[in-house]
Amino acid sequence: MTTQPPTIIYTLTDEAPRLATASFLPIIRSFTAPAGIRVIESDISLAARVLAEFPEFLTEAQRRPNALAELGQKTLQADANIIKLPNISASVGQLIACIKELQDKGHALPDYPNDPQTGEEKALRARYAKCIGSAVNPVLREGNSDRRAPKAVKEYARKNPHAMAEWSQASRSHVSHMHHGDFYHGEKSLTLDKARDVKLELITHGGQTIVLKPKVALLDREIIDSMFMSKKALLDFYEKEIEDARKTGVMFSLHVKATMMKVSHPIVFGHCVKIFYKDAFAKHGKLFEALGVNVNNGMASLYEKIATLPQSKREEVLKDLHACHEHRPELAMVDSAKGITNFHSPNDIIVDASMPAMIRNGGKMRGADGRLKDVKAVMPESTFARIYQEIINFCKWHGAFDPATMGTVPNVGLMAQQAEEYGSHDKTFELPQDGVANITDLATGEVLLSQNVQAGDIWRMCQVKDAAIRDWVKLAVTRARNSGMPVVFWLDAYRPHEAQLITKVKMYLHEHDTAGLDIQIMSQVRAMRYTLERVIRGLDTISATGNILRDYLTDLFPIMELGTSAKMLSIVPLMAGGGMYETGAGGSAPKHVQQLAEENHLRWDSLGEFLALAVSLEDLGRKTGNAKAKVLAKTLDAATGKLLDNNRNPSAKTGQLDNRGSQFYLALYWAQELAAQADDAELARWFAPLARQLADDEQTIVAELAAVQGRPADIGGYYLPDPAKLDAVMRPSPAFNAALRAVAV
Ligand SMILES: NC(=O)C1=CN([C@@H]2O[C@H](COP(=O)(O)OP(=O)(O)OC[C@H]3O[C@@H](n4cnc5c(N)ncnc54)[C@H](OP(=O)(O)O)[C@@H]3O)[C@@H](O)[C@H]2O)C=CC1
Ligand SMILES: O=C(O)CCC(=O)C(=O)O
Ligand SMILES: [Mg+2]
Repeated sequence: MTTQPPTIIYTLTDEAPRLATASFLPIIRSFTAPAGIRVIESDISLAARVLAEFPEFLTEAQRRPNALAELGQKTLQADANIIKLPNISASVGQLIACIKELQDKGHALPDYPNDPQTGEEKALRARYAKCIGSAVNPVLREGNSDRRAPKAVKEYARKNPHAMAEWSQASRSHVSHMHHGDFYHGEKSLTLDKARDVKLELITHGGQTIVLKPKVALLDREIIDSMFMSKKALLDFYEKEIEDARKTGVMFSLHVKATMMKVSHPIVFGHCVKIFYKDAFAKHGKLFEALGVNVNNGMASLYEKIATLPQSKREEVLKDLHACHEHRPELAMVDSAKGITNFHSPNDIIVDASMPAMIRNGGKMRGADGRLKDVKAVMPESTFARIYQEIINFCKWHGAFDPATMGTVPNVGLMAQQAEEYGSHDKTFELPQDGVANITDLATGEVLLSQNVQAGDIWRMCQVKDAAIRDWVKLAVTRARNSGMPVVFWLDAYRPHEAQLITKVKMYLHEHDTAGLDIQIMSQVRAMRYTLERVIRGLDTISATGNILRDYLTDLFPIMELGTSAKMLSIVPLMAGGGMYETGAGGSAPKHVQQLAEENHLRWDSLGEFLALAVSLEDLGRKTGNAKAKVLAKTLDAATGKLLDNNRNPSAKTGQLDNRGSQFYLALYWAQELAAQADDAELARWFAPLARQLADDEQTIVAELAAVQGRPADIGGYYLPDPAKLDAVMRPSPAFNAALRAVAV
């Protein structure tokens, strides 16, 4: 039997993290090879996922394995050690752009069928749908989530507090959410008494049975929910809130998470656009339909489709769209310089990142004139919107948070085994008719959960497996014990799903020694208030939350505390025993790619990658008995600390140190730490020449890295960059490359 060397799998993703990887991976390999550690790649980028889906359209050489499925399998093995960088959760617009780029590069992929008619087109669209939205994370996250600001990072932020805009008590910014007819309002939930196979069906008032999903296999003790968003209530809500913003003179802004709730939120988004431009849709609705306009994909889709119209018709439509603005409120902008509004694309305003940005800005967003203004932040679903109103209330009363003194709020999030919304994509439906939506036991015909619904309502089923909840509770207790911090479970007893969760949390807490630990359960609004009262006193509090709040809070608090979620440590202890180490808690920062393309400056901060690599090495060392890995982990942590102390983070400004320069300093400090340590003499001897060389060449390397900036850079593509061009752009220092080559094993 041959034993594999200890292996770390490093994902290749998209946009800024993909660029950073082109430079960082060769550095990593130079450091891990002497310890006998293999670092292999797994390409789960959007382009690779699209190519893997359509082998029959490609030449042999163009075909890709289904790396995501393989990696998903790996997460179920005890020796998994995966470093996962953020990837694009694609909107339809991004997917179409990716297909176009691949086609232009000679891949004979079929076009995306926007308006599928034939069976063949419908099948193609269903295959493409697999690549849309949050298609990667639910597959890989076979464990719950442990996200926190490492001590060194928190201390750095305290010493170097980022700017926070002031909050005024007179701020008129607020959150608006539905008070009835939303998912919260009509939710029903139960815990299964045994394993069951169920189907999802709509019994129409005309007596017809429409089977929406023929079979879902459920495990014993699983929690299942049935909930719906009433279309009528949603439209009334939008009408009222748009009018309220106009009358009271605040900007209107819509915040959804169309990536993670990839079926429901584009619909929720599209309704808002149609209500806002109601008059234009009333007049041109038929034309839009004929053109195949789908505003669930944003106004971008509408503008693109009407571009094909004769000029006079196009101008008439545009005039009518503009006319709507006269009796509508001002819209918040995503990019005021380019005239891109909040309605441009559902993925442009992603709640987890967009709401913290607004709160950091003193509750303001930019208007069409580029100025910061108060805003009505509309999040239709009340379930989680209320936490934002609570933090806004708090800021109005107490003023902005002070990063120099505030406490920290780590998160333990429930997400394993496609928990809650993660597993809902194939169980979410826009209902075609009025009727009764049932979750029915296939064997007995028993109706487990039932809802009265109307045509256009969005109905969905969510589920959480018992083992995932048990693991989540264990993780929360472990984190409480290791950190000494109190834990608050953010659970609302009035929400049926969470009432079921509370029962299980209480039950599973008994499995642990909780003596001396402070563990409480509070509704979200109370939990937010309690946590904030502590935060401003410099006290730390772990939030243990469901999947959505895991996402929301792990951008919200890091952005307040550290200025960005890029500096988070984000660990997924896989339930099968392995580990996945995510980098940061944010996304793939598309703006950063644009800056690189125009000015050859990459402001992406790889701190998240540095932190993830250290825990990955530490874990590998512990599990494989590789003592060198542990030394690498310890010295990498020390190097990261030094990087922070010496302020070698990338700057946002072209001409200053960027991602590549920051990675150089990491390599320098890491080599120096390795050369100086006494735990492993072999490693010390190995890295001493590199430490010397990099220190000697520091000025040359920094100058070589700076010299390329200020001019456009060509990486040969956006979704599928050319590897040679990418390498040339991201590794432009001959001196640095030569030093790394000299230590190649
Ligand atoms: N884990 C994952 O796979 C995740 C993927 N995503 C996906 O990423 C894409 C973009 O999402 P979006 O909501 O715009 O969020 P991003 O986090 O990509 O962007 C928000 C802003 O955060 C800052 N930022 C985030 N990470 C870094 C970093 N490492 N270094 C420096 N700055 C950083 C940037 O601010 P500035 O521009 O001011 O420098 C950026 O513009 C989407 O496709 C989304 O679905 C989103 C979240 C997680
Ligand atoms: O899966 C996604 O689309 C994004 C996930 C995300 O934002 C997060 O995990 O913080
Ligand atoms: Mg997030």
